[in-house]
Amino acid sequence: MPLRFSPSVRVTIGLMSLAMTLLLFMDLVLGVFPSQEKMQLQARQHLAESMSVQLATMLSQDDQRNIPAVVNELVKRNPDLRSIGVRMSSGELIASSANHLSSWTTHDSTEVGRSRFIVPMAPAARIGSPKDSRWGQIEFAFKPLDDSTLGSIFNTPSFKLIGLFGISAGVMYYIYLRRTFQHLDPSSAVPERVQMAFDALSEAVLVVDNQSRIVMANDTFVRLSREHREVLIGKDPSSFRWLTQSQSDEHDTPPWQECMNGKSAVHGNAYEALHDEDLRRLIVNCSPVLDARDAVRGCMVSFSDVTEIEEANQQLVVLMTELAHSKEQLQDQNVALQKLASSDPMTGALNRRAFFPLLEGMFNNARATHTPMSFVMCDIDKFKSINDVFGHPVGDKVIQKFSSIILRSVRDTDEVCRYGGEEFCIALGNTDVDQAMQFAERVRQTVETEVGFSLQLEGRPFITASFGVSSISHNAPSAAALIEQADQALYVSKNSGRNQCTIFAPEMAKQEEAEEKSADDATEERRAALKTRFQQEKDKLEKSGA
Ligand SMILES: Nc1nc2c(ncn2[C@@H]2O[C@H](COP(=O)(O)OP(=O)(O)OP(=O)(O)O)[C@@H](O)[C@H]2O)c(=O)[nH]1
Repeated sequence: MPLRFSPSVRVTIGLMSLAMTLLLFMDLVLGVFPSQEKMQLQARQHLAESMSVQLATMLSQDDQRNIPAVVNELVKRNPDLRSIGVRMSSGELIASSANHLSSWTTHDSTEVGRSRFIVPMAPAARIGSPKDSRWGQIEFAFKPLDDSTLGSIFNTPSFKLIGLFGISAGVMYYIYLRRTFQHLDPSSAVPERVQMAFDALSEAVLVVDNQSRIVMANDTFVRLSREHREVLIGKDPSSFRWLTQSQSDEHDTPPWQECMNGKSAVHGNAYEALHDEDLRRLIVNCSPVLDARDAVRGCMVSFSDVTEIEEANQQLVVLMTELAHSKEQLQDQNVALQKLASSDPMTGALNRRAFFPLLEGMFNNARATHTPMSFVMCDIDKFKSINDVFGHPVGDKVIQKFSSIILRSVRDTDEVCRYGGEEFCIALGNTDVDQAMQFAERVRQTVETEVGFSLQLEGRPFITASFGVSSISHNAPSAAALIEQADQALYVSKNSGRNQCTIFAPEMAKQEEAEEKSADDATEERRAALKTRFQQEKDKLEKSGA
């Protein structure tokens, strides 16, 4: 995990570096700090001169015997000093420390005044003598000065001084900045209680300033971002690579900017937060933060995680689709069931129970709307003999063929019913009596030409049907009366030789009544005759008995 510093530490390091750079620059240009080398050279110079005075004094006092001992003692006591040699002007080395010859042999003129010092000698007694004004010289060999290792640099007083200054300044900067940043740090501008309240929210919440920089991020947003809170503060939410607008809902302007531009809330923008494989779907809502003068100070942005809800919605859509599909299947099955319950399984025509309510509805509607309506009753001629000659299975086929001819001849608005064994009836909506007659005649002809032929039997049987037609124009008071009228017309067709169509006429009703009456009268006559005969027989028996 990368090391993160607080803003106070970061600014402190910056200021410290700046101050130390400034000091180094001043030292370089103005020489503020004393040079250690210079001081060291001055010290060597003084040492060489004071020793020279001491040795010259000894020479002038002809105390030459003690000089080697003094020289060795001086070298021993000064660790910086390597050797001392006392050389006469003739070049003769009259006294020296133990190692002087080896350390003085190479003559490097650049080292004179640095690691080599030569102090001329002139005994006090002879000072001022022009001929022999110089006895010789005292040679001092010091350790080399050019010790420029890193350790020696760190060891210089100027470096130590700058370092000390830098550290103490840094400590002071840090203490000062921490106090100052408590007021200037945008994140600490949000009162602690407010921050705590935001942290308690399950929604991710940001507060941005009017430059779209984050000044507050609650705990949920910090978790969502997978960043440190300090890293988030001061950034524009649009700069986060992990936070993007949903492709389905892309806008040029981020919603918080749009909210601040319009000074009004912006709701429902779709965003996505993607970390590795983890994709969260978010809905962004923004509310502007206005000051007392109605100027925009910032914006409060909330991110609602709707990932689970969307997944549940998708599952719901799938379930709803399946449910709708099941409903459709159920409806189809219901229709099929209803059809089974309302139709005759052998022919597909309606059964009586389903047909009568429909007929009543059509009848009432026609009467109410003053539109025509007709009814046809039809029956296969001599059907009993078909059964007798060809057998019942062939009879069934004849019924099926007869019904299929009727069903394919009607319109969707018409209703066909298997009224009895080989008897069918048809309710024709919006059809007057002439049109109904044309319809019946058309079906009759088709039956005549197709049914017998369809049986594919030898000696092609001639199969026909008879038709009776009624219409509400004949003032039937009810649907049942309409059926009765068609039945009377059918009766006429049957009695008139079959294979024909007959329209109901009011006389048919009278004729039937008359027939019924004559039938009743005949019965009454027979009953009276029988009664008379019975009485006669009875009288006969009484007489013979008497
Ligand atoms: N094969 C078969 N026969 C049936 C069916 N339903 C009724 N029948 C027979 O149809 C015959 C009807 O005959 P009837 O109504 O007496 O009269 P018909 O022979 O058609 O003569 P008309 O109607 O006077 O021309 C009866 O013999 C019934 O047994 C059925 O579903 N299949």
